[in-house]
Amino acid sequence: MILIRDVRLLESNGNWDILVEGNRIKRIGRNLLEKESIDKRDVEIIDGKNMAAIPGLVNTHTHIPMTIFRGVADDIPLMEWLNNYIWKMESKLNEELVYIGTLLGTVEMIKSGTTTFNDMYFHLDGIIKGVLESGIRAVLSYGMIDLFDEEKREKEIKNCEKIVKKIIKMDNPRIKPAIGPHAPYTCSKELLTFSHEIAREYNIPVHIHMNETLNEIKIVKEKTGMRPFEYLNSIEFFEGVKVIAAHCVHLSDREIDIIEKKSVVVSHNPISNLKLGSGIAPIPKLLEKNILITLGTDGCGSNNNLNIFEEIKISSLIHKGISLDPTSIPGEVSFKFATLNGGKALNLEVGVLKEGYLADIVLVDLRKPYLIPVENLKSHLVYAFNGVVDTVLIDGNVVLRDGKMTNIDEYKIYEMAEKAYSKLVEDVDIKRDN
Ligand SMILES: C[C@H]1O[C@@H](n2cnc3c(O)ncnc32)[C@H](O)[C@@H]1O
Ligand SMILES: [Zn+2]
Repeated sequence: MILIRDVRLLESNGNWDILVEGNRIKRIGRNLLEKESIDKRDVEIIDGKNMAAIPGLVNTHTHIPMTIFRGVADDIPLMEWLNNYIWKMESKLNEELVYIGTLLGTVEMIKSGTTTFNDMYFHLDGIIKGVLESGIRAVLSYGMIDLFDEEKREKEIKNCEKIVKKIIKMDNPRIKPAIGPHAPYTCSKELLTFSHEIAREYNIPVHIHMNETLNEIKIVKEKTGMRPFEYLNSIEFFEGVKVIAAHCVHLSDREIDIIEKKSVVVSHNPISNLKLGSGIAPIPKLLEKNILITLGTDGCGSNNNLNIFEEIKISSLIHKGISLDPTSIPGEVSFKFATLNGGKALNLEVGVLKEGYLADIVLVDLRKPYLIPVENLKSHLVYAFNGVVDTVLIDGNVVLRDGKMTNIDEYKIYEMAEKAYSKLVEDVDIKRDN
């Protein structure tokens, strides 16, 4: 058992105790040591004085191993970025490099308060190994791209089936499977149909890139005569499955109706969309229709970090800026995107501190200049905080304490990642500025 004592909570005044038993929050109350008649020898006590406890954040769209591509190809548009840099480098990846990139990404996420991420990538055995070692929670999908080629499709289908079965068999509470067709402009109709069928069969979510750029919408329209959401709707892609659609930057009113009617979850990735010059998703319009909005960083190749606190802040700010309306997306709303809504999107009991929910808890040290005066803490977490957290529990385990990883040697990971990067750029003929 773990007892966090005298901690501040966002929704209530004063100091509270949180009792964790196994991987769940057992009780939230006052003076729990006495009230629950706990023997001090049975409990690890964490002093929560001058700390705030918040739910672990949820990142609903990322490609975690791309941490080792950080800063490689800045300031170019999506298609050039993918075709001339990223896919070239990805062709040189293997399980070991992906494992190293994953470890680096998990350290970065945990240190900035993210406890769950929804990922789409390749060499999933490397990702699983990194997730198991770091202690983070993940929903993992194998990213399928067939570029309309039958031979490639067969391979992708086999890889996908293998990994779904492996994750289900592992039966680990921290790792769940999802299905990851990359996008309608890179996947054939057959591959999209397969994705829908397997997701339905196993009752797991689909994770897909949608409507990120104007260019890809043009490609889909030329191929199918329809806009991407209309096309997927016409092949019944949304029937009976939960679809998490990353980006959703350029949407027609008809597409917004489909998103609403089919209860598609939107993963808003404002920083990646701004950096690649893709555009700004119409989030206020989607909120009017009660569409579930969550937040993602995308990979470190296009962000260039995994700090969801930055997405919380930016998602509040940009929509005020473009609508000339400071009441658009209040801070409390964007904070919910990354907590409550993330948990709902992934069907996980995370994103709220509540008795019976999974014990994914983040402690923020309040003795920081940018959090004083502490009175308006909810506002600070959105508009003032840099994301550097003190302590993190995931699935009832302390994975970060006093800002330090408890179960892995982070400095060894930094060294391994430097070496992995050097090897990659040596192997790949890419343009480097320095
Ligand atoms: C899984 C594949 O997806 C690629 N990827 C990473 N970021 C993006 C993005 O913003 N749009 C489209 N595709 C993306 C990644 O490099 C893998 O190839
Ligand atoms: Zn992406």
